Amino acid sequence: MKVIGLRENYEIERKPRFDFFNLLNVAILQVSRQYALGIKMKDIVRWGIVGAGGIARRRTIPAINEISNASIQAVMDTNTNGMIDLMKEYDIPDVYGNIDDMLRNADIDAVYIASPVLFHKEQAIKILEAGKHLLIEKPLGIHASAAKEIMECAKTKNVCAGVAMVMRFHDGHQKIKEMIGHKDLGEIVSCRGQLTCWFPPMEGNWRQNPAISGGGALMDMGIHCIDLMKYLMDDRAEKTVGIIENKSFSYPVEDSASFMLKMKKGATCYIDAYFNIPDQAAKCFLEIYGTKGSIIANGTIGQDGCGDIKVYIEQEDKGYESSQVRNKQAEAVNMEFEQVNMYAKQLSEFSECILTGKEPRTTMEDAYDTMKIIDAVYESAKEERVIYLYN
Ligand SMILES: NC(=O)C1=CN([C@@H]2O[C@H](COP(=O)(O)OP(=O)(O)OC[C@H]3O[C@@H](n4cnc5c(N)ncnc54)[C@H](OP(=O)(O)O)[C@@H]3O)[C@@H](O)[C@H]2O)C=CC1
Ligand SMILES: O=C1CO[C@H](CO)[C@@H](O)[C@@H]1O
Repeated sequence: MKVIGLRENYEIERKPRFDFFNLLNVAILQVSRQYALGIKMKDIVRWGIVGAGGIARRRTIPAINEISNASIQAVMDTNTNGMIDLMKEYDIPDVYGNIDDMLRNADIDAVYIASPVLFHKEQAIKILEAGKHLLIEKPLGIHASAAKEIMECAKTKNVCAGVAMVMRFHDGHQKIKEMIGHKDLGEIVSCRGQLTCWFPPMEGNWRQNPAISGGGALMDMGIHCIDLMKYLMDDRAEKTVGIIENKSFSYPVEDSASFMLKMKKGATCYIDAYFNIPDQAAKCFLEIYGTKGSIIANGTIGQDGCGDIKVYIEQEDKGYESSQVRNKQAEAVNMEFEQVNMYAKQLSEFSECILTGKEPRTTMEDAYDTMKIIDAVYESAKEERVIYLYN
């Protein structure tokens, strides 16, 4: 185990970087793990993790551990709590308290950033400059301008660079996207999406500090809905109008964000992102309405790959019905989908992109475009007007 540059000392034997037996141990461990999986060394992407906190520990590190084309070479975090247990639990060879040290490790092929948003730009650029592949958590940058700098830097490097927009990996969302693409719902006219949680004031929490998070419910949660709608409809927003407020909590980021997006292909999207709805009361609905039918998904926008999806397709064109009787609605068909580990699918696919040269599912350009929408929603709310995105 290599433990380099941590703030505190742990009861762990510190070994020099080039300790032969240590290296041999690590190599034997790696090779035996890869053989156990029936995979050749070159088919494995060796990941470094920056920011081994909430999402990395809960989802991404366990996800990498369960996929066959990736392994974890190192973690880097400025917070050392529980780091040694993490290394032991997941058999992680190296741990760092400083990104520069980590990037000197030639055994790392790719880095996943899951640090607070303010640090994304500087860390991403360092990783790209070091010639490592990069997968970065949402939001790409604290503002669109920071996201643009990361995107521009990535363009100049011969590496695979993409953004972790995990809702794209929900199997049900994938099936909805296919139905929309096949025009099963006709032309999409309206789409609603909601992602909420209960997030009361917490002393020192970075999400509640705009200088570190860049914003509240919109930056943190609304971003998933924006990205998902763009992805499902293969579309982009041309204008937006929004309301950003603190309805319940007085911290300096918004607890409530409601906004509309007018999409280029014609659909209007309505999005709610709230920090003040109790988790048990949250439904996180996704509703898509087209000229031939609709899809109502309950609880699919979340971290678990679950929920239920109902599809309503109008079987025949009945013409205009002045009575507007709605008791003979199209029958609901439950959409069958697999409850997959979206984080594992995301990491596995991204590792595959690195190994094969395929384009990642969410490109830097796409994530930058989403950041421009977010900036525009904030601007719209502040100036109380519609903001046009491309003129
Ligand atoms: N796709 C998804 O489902 C989710 C994505 N995310 C995204 O992941 C990122 C991290 O969020 P989350 O895991 O919840 O945050 P956490 O605060 O839980 O974890 C972040 C970790 O990074 C550490 N850290 C702080 N500063 C730095 C630094 N400069 N360099 C390296 N590590 C640092 C923190 O230490 P300390 O505790 O001392 O601050 C903490 O251990 C965000 O971009 C967030 O939007 C988050 C949740 C879900
Ligand atoms: O991306 C995210 C998904 O959901 C979480 C809450 O449930 C957020 O806080 C997070 O940043």
